[in-house]
Amino acid sequence: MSEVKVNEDLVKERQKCSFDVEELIHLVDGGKHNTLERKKIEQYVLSIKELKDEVPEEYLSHKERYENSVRKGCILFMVLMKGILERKPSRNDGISYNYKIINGVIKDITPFMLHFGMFLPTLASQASPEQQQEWLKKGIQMIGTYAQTELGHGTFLRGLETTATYDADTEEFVIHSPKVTSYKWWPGGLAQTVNHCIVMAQLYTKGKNHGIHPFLVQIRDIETHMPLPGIKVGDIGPKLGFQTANNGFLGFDNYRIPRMNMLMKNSQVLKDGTYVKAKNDKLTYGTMVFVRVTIVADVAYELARAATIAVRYAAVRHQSKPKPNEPEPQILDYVTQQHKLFIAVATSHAFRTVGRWLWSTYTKVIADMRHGNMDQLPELHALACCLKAVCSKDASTCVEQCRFACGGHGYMQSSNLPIIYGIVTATVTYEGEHTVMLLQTARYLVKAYKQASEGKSLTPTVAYMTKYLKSGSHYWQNTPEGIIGGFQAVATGKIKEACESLFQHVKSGKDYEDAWNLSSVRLINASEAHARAVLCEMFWKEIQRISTTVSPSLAIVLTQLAELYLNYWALEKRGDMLMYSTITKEDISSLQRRYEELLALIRPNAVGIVDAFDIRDEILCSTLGAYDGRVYERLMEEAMKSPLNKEPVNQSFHKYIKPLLIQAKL
Ligand SMILES: CCCCCCCC/C=C\CCCCCCCCC/C=C/C(=O)SCCNC(=O)CCNC(=O)[C@H](O)C(C)(C)COP(=O)(O)OP(=O)(O)OC[C@H]1O[C@@H](n2cnc3c(N)ncnc32)[C@H](O)[C@@H]1OP(=O)(O)O
Ligand SMILES: Cc1cc2nc3c(=O)[nH]c(=O)nc-3n(C[C@H](O)[C@H](O)[C@H](O)COP(=O)(O)OP(=O)(O)OC[C@H]3O[C@@H](n4cnc5c(N)ncnc54)[C@H](O)[C@@H]3O)c2cc1C
Repeated sequence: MSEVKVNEDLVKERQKCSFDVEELIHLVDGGKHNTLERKKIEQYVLSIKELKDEVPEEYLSHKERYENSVRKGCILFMVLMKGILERKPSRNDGISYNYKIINGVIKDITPFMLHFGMFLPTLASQASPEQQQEWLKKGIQMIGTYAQTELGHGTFLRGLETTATYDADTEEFVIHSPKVTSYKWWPGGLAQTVNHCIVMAQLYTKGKNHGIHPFLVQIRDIETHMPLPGIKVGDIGPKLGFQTANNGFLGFDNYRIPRMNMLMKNSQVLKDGTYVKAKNDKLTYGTMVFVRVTIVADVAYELARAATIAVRYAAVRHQSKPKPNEPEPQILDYVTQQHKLFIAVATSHAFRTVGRWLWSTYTKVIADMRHGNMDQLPELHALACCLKAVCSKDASTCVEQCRFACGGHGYMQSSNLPIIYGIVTATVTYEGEHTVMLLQTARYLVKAYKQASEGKSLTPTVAYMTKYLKSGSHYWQNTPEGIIGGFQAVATGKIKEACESLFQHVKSGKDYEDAWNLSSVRLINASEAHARAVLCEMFWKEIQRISTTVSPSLAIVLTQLAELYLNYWALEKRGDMLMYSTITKEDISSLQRRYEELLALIRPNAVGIVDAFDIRDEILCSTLGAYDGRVYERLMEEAMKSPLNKEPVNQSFHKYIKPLLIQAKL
């Protein structure tokens, strides 16, 4: 086979890289061992011929596209079952390349995502040991999803309308959807893929409501896959993205399930209908905390895909002639382009790093909870909510920025940036809508503020408040530590103001809920500021720690990325810094200069840094971002796959245009 020629610009970019790309690859993967494991899996899965598409997904109809994604999902399922990949998809470090291989198999979202992402984790965390044993026996016979959201309610879970009424005579629950707004709406895979669901429903026993609880419900026959009597299920139709996720609706007409199908690890219903309450009623919401935690590292990965595409393209693309006697420069040499792209690269590193820290915090708290200690759950919940909210939104903005940075070609489906955007922007809404998540964190911050005001000690992630409430302001220094202090001072100041507004409204006679609503813009700003303080501190600290363990040349690059991230956000939030610290106009000018220096320092390594995300072409799925940089050839090759290019004249000419032309002549 003849070697594919790599674009000359990319060759030059790679030659000038000042650090060992392989070393950064291992760091990104979380160790050399993980890199080797990932590569083995990729090599195996991506060489399965049946997983390659003859026609690009986007030319298929809604139905064909779904069927193709099931076909490929099942091949991958078989591979996993055979144990060829040695272990099941896992999410150690909050991100696992084992399951990210799915991006190389299906461009959009697999209809099996909810099976692995929420159905199995809910069974693992909320079914009793006996139930787990029983259901594990059924194993692969059960393909499931997580059916919580309804047409009428997604955010307000206490408002869900599906009922599960216990009938002690038959020892069954009767699951019912009383009206159209009670229909489940959104669950991935629900429409045509799954035969089971975790259904969140209002539990009634002995005539009393006990709030929402999880139930394992079979909705289709295992053999025929026909919907079972009493079940109405279907597809909700096309969306902005997630076209192959098979999101569905589901209604129940007095549908009966055995008593033991209520997930009984936390609360139980005894045979006679007696309700046994859980130690903590928020345990029912546990799977959501788990997914929110994993979203931080997940969006880091999607952002790495987008940044790889856009940076490589920017190295290949030449445009404009600022100097008449010189060739058109690479667009990557425009500082505005670097400004658009390097923050995307740095953000991916920040979210991966903080995502790993959040994951280890999560696993520690869960381990404590297994021993009956729930003390840290509120702090974990508050942290997961604001980080999920800010990381999903920032990642969406960065992906969109990467698309803008690719000009017109970024708008092509074949660039894959529109699909990646569809995947990332969904995370802003699902698993807890952005504003709603910020408001959850705000509840925690208000409590923390009250505690601090009473001189009580605070939990670690909000402890900074004590210092800044005492000092009133932050003495600015143009150093990473100074910037982090600035973010903490901003967060403290905003929390204080939001609380004062809230308390003032209450004092003036408003209900707490109305006072909350009136102060809610300040509350979400406070919550966002808190998340930024956590992100900056944790990213910087971790990069400093890592820098002592890697080669000096890599330490320099990592430090530059982390410093760029801090400077970028300090400049973005300069107004806040002016309000809550002693920063001066001169300090801001100096920050700006340092930011521009950092862009210039990162520039020679830009391609090397995205190469170190080590995302194979089959996983990038992009005409613009492939390793060899054959951008124009690939754009043309992909365009030629358009079914419209298969014939010189389309039949619509004879049917419609020609008669129109004839009419026009008359
Ligand atoms: C084919 C082979 C392929 C192989 C490869 C595999 C491929 C795939 C594998 C893996 C993929 C992995 C990817 C997984 C991704 C999953 C995709 C998910 C798609 C989307 C799913 C969904 O969206 S599911 C639905 C999510 N829904 C929500 O998030 C709803 C949001 N609403 C809420 O959470 C709550 O209602 C809300 C928090 C808003 C309020 O609740 P409420 O009951 O009203 O409580 P409230 O009175 O306000 O608060 C009381 C008290 O409790 C605290 N609290 C609230 N929630 C929690 C919690 N979760 N934990 C702890 N505490 C909580 C709250 O703060 C209050 O505290 P106090 O202030 O009173 O102290
Ligand atoms: C791609 C995708 C996949 C999904 N997959 C699943 C799934 O597999 N399973 C599942 O069960 N669900 C799923 N969902 C549903 C998802 O979890 C909900 O859409 C999400 O939780 C938001 O709820 P909502 O749609 O009711 O929005 P709403 O709550 O109606 O939000 C609408 C607006 O109202 C605002 N708002 C609502 N309440 C408040 C408040 N208290 N204070 C201030 N503002 C408020 C919000 O900020 C938002 O701007 C999915 C959704 C999407 C988009």
